[in-house]
Amino acid sequence: MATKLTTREAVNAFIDRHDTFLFDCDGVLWYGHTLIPGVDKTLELLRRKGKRILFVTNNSTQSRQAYTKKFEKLGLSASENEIFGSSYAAAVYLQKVVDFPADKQVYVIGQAGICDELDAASIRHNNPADDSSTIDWEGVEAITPDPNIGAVLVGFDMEINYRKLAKAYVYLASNPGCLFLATNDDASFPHHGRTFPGTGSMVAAIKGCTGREPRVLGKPHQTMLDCIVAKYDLDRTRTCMVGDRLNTDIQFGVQGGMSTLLVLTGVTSEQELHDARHNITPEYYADSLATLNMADTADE
Ligand SMILES: O=C(O)[C@H](O)[C@H](O)COP(=O)(O)O
Ligand SMILES: [Mg+2]
Repeated sequence: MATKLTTREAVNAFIDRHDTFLFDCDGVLWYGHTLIPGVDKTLELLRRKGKRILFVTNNSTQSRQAYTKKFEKLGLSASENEIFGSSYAAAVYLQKVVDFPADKQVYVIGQAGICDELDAASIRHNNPADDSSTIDWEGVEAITPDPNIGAVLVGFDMEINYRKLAKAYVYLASNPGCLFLATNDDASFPHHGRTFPGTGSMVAAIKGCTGREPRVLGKPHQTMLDCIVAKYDLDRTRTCMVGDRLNTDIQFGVQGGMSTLLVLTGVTSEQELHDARHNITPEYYADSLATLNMADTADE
C-alpha cells in the first residue's frame, strides 16, 4: 500500500532516508515549457540538504545539452551530465552495446533530440524533416529496401506521417537484420493536466504493420538505470525514483531496487493509483513534488 506524504514529519523522514533523487521530468517538473508550481524550491531545498539530484526523462525530443537550456529558461539548474534522456540512452546503446557499423545508417522517426545525440555519438542517420511532407502512391511505390539502413529508431514525432511509416515498414520488413529500436513506449503524453498520444502511439503503428517487437531503451527498462548507477556509483537502497507514470517511472524504480515516489501532477490520478487492476505500487505518493517543501530547513 503506498504511503501518502502529508505531514512535515513524514516528509522529513522521507528526505533523510535518501542520498540521491532521480527525477522524471514531464508531469513532475513541468508541462511543456511551464514549471509545475513550487518544484524549483524543492530542488533548491534538496540541494541545500546535500542530496544528489539527477534527471531521467523518456522525452526524446531534446538532447541533454538542449535540456540544460530548458532547465535554465525555467529557472532550474542542471548540468548536462545530470540529465539522462531516452535519446542519449539510444545513442549509448547503438555506440557501446551494438557497436553500430560506421558504414550503416539509422532511419530515425523523431525530432532533434535523437539526431543531436546520434551526431554526438558519430552515428549516421537521416534527417526526419526530409520525410515530413505528404506522399501519394507513386511516392510510396518509390520506397525500396535499403541494405544501408542498419536500424530504425522511433521516438516522439509530432510530424509522424504515412511516408515515415512506409519507410520504416519497408526497411524492417525487408531485412530481419535491421534493428527495431524505440526510445520509449509511453502510451500518453502529459500536458497541462490533460494527456495526448505519446511515443507509444508511433511505436505501436510500426509494431502493428511489421509484427516486430522493438527494443525499448527508456524507462522502465533497466539499461538506462544500470548506466546511471555505474556512472555515479549509486547506493540503490538510498536512491529514490520520483515520477508520474506507474508503468515507466515507478516500475523503473521498483525493478531497480530503489524506493519510489509517485506524484499526482502527471498522467496518474489518485484514483488510478488505488485501482487494483495494475500491479505496480509506489512506496510513497504525494499531490506534487512541491509537497517536499514542508520539510524542516533548520538543519541546513
Ligand atoms: O510520449 C512520451 O514520449 C512521454 O510521454 C514523455 O516523453 C515522458 O517524458 P518523462 O515523463 O519521462 O519526462
Ligand atoms: Mg513523466
